[in-house]
Amino acid sequence: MAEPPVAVLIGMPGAGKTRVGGEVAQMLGVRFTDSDEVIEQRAGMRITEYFSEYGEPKFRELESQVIADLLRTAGGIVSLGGGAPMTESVRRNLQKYISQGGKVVYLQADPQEAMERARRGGNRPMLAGDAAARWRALYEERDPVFDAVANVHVHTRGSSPQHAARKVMDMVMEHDVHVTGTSITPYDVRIGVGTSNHLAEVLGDRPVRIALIHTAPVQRHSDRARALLRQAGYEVSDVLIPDAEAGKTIEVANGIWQRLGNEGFTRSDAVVGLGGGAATDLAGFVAATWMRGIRYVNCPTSLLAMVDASTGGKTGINTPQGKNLVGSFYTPAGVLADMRTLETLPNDIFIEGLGEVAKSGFIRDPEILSILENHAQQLREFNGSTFLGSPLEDVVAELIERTVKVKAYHVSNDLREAGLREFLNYGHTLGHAIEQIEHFKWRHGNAVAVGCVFAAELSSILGYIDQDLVDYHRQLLGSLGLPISWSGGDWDSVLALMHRDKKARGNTLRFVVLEGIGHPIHLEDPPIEAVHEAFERIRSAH
Ligand SMILES: NC(=O)c1ccc[n+]([C@@H]2O[C@H](COP(=O)([O-])OP(=O)(O)OC[C@H]3O[C@@H](n4cnc5c(N)ncnc54)[C@H](O)[C@@H]3O)[C@@H](O)[C@H]2O)c1
Ligand SMILES: O=C(O)C(=O)C[C@@H](O)[C@H](O)[C@H](O)COP(=O)(O)O
Repeated sequence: MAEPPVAVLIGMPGAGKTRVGGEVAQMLGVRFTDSDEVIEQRAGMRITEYFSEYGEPKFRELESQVIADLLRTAGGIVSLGGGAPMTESVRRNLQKYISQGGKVVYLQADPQEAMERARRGGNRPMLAGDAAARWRALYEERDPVFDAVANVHVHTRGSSPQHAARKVMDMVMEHDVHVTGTSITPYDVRIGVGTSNHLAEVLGDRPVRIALIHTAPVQRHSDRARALLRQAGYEVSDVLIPDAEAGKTIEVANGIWQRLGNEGFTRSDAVVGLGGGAATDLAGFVAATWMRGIRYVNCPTSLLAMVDASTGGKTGINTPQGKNLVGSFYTPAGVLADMRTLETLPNDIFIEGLGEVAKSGFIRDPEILSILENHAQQLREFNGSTFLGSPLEDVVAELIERTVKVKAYHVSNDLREAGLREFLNYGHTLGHAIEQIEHFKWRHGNAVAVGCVFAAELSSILGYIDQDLVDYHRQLLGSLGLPISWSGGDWDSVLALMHRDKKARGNTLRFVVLEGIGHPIHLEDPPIEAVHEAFERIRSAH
């Protein structure tokens, strides 16, 4: 079937486009096309012959036509001749291809290695004469153009073709979600294997010092991040915080403020938050408050943090009175959801994350619910050590991307939660109360799952949805291994905590309920008997 390529490789002569492109195609099980070969087929002669017979302008014309066709129909992986992107019409077509979701990969080889390979390769009319000098001159001219044309940059210095191909494949398979909107400096959530390699690129060259805030269970991933940051020339302060909710306190934040002060962190320095949602919430809060706000990048390592906590700029800490009661809306410069970190994620914490994934399906994207239904058993059996490269990897990547898109939609349109964004709080009014009463022994996503059943019951009691949809909540969440009932606490304590929820106004309770899948609504001041009845219904599995 004629379709655009999965990716197009560009680069200097000798960069390894054909070799690496072929490897990538093989790994992905797709076709590989070398534009130079197609040109030779169409011309019926070797490129060197065409050059000497018709000259460069005619060759570039033919090349441009061939590439225009390949960008519409080639599918798979396409590699372009070294000089192709220097032609304006080729650049225009590559831009169009990118705007339609295409990936143009600039294969950035070590100049010395590429020059040697190009010299040995032959059939390169542009290198006629003193090949090394010609190559260097071409490099000066082409490198800035290639750099600007490509939307994916892969450095291959010292890499074997297989290793370079793996790098290209990871970057090509990356899913990016762009977050933008009024009062948001746009940023990307980059989802895939190896996305933490973008750390330095996202942090930029202004910061001198980076506070790398992380917890102990993700030490292996923070070690890697620290190495990447040091390689990029930053001074890294390693900030280990207490794990999970114990890290989201004013005492922990204060300890970090003191360190930042002692270590001379200025406004141009930055924070990297690496870990589960608790670590990224705390890191964002520190970044938001230090000198009234410095740059920060989140590297979520739990499913829940990838799909929800790391994106959207809700930063904060807990107080003895309730969850997330202190914080700010403060947007990250980027989010790098590196799926490689899921290798170490325990099964129960993965499943907890599915609570927020399902929530996003209920409020906006029914396809999420279908994917969860169709893969419930594999998801429930998630095992980090066998996850990468398994069929589940693609399923999870799609769930992350879809859930982040749901989040991005609400955040982009209502950063400060004036109304629309509150829909992301479906299931949270009771969920946060459960977490608090259980002293955070109940994990957030689990509490949200029960909270969603409660909100569905409330919707049904008030006549917004049928009991069938409530049953569907129980059946789907239960099939994923999430809890659907809670028998701790008592009604009075729960009611008091729900009054402290951030959606409440004055003495009035407010909830998010459903009118149907994908149709959340605000519920203001519902009859207290209905709320109590919904509460009673989640006390035992119905
Ligand atoms: N800011 C937001 O918009 C937002 C959204 C949703 C949730 N949250 C917050 O996020 C927190 C919940 O996040 P969570 O579920 O990630 O919990 P968490 O941060 O407590 O992490 C759960 C546990 O998993 C560990 N962990 C994380 N990644 C790991 C990995 N790759 N390998 C091994 N261990 C790993 C953590 O260290 C921790 O022990 C709550 O505080 C919640 O309020 C915030
Ligand atoms: O981003 C939002 O907005 C959300 O409500 C997302 C929730 O899933 C998340 O748990 C958030 O931390 C809850 O925020 P809160 O304002 O209710 O504390």
